[in-house]
Amino acid sequence: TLELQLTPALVFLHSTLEQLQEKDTDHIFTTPVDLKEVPDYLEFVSEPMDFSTMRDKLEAHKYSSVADLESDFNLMISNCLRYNSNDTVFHKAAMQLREVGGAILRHAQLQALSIG
Ligand SMILES: CCOC(=O)c1ccc2c(c1)NC(=O)[C@@H](C)N2
Repeated sequence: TLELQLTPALVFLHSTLEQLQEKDTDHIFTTPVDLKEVPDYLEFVSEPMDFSTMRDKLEAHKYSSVADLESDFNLMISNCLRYNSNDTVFHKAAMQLREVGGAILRHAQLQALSIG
């Protein structure tokens, strides 16, 4: 099997990603937006992002810091705020997740500094 090389840094980033995904209680960010269901999505969003893609990137060692994780998280949120109008469940969920996720990321950043 492909053993995921779990260094302490990867374990820490994985735990941070899990904490973020836990807050997506409606599971609207679990997988990529289905382009068959949302055919005009790429007219508004140039780089789609979702939690399953972030998980794959983490396991491919594409993230080396909390900041790397944070930029894909922010991309995912801003895509949602751009595509969905303000009065939608998606837009409101993204605003909420941005706030809660931001606190999780700030705490993770502080922890990363202190453990070196
Ligand atoms: C089965 C239909 O699913 C959707 O239309 C849909 C499903 C999930 C979505 C989404 C649309 N739009 C979004 O912006 C992101 C956040 N999530």
